[in-house]
Amino acid sequence: MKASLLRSVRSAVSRSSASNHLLRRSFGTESVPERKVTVLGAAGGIGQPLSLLMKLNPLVSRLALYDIAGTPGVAADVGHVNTRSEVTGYAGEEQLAKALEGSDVVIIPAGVPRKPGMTRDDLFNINAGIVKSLCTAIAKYCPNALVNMISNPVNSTVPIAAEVFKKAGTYDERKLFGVTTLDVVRAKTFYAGKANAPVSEVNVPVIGGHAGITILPLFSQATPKANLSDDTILALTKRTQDGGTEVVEAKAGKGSATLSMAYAGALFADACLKGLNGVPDVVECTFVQSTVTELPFFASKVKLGKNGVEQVLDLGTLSDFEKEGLEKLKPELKASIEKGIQFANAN
Ligand SMILES: NC(=O)c1ccc[n+]([C@@H]2O[C@H](COP(=O)([O-])OP(=O)(O)OC[C@H]3O[C@@H](n4cnc5c(N)ncnc54)[C@H](O)[C@@H]3O)[C@@H](O)[C@H]2O)c1
Ligand SMILES: O=C(O)C[C@H](O)C(=O)O
Repeated sequence: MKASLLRSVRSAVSRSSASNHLLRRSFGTESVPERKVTVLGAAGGIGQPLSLLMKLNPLVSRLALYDIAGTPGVAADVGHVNTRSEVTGYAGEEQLAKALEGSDVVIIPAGVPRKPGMTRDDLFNINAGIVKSLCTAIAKYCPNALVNMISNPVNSTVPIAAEVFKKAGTYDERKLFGVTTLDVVRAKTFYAGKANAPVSEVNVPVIGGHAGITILPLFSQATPKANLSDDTILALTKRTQDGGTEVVEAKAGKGSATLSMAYAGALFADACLKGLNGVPDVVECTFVQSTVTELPFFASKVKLGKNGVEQVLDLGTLSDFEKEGLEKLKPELKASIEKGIQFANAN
């Protein structure tokens, strides 16, 4: 390993130990909350780096890694990292119950990724069934867990999950999230470049859904403020909407975003854990049951708390360009939501 890479890994681990220490100080030595996190699809392109990042998170005490195959190896590997959580690998459907029992947060990156030329909706036929069966098990074995849905098409898989939970009598709209954090991560990165701002200080809300034009970054609300031309805003918006396709094409048939998604998934799960632990003012953009528009699910800023969603925040003031984008995205998002609901009820 190159010396510089080694240094940054060591520094991440030592930061993790330091935050363990801070955590004990802030919660008291005896009372660091025990939190179990389960990753479903843990042996995949997202699942593996996401499992590693969750292993680095000091808020996790038990990390359960589940996939249809390959998880014993991933769990043995990740389990050697000297951080707080105990890691267990589970492979095959007969071990799914154990992976889920007692879980506080379940992260789902299980399913097939896109290849060049495909839309996220082209994944529906395979991924809808995978999500449905995993959510049926969640309803049975950890009905109170917060569910972080990564599997695409998120605009449909979240409504599928909601219907499965409703049928099982376990649905709590505060506990189901479509993970749209990667759109925010991208919008921040691209905006920082154009605004010449330090990326660590940049904030950009992204609303709507997670596919093409349903992804609507609100650069008019971005901070720090920058005086960008309409053409630049248009280009930034398009690049954010097409960010997934940019990666799919660059990977040329070898899948879609995995590393940036693992990062984004780890950020969102961390926010959920902080909310559960009572940390105040945790706000992230995420695709949830919503009344901020006439659509039943919508991504916007959401305040996270001890029971999941504490408050879905309103959209704030939109520019004319964003208002137009919002109206344009609604029919596509509505159709994707309805497709998910119909699938869950017909199968
Ligand atoms: N929400 C987002 O922003 C976002 C970003 C990137 C990718 N994705 C989506 O995430 C999903 C996974 O992408 P990937 O690159 O990790 O794919 P991948 O093929 O590398 O990994 C998927 C994993 O899921 C596992 N799997 C399949 N069926 C399963 C089941 N029934 N139970 C448990 N595990 C199962 C596979 O064995 C595999 O290990 C795709 O649908 C992709 O489109 C979403
Ligand atoms: O683009 C994809 O298919 C994967 C993911 O949704 C992404 O935004 O990178």
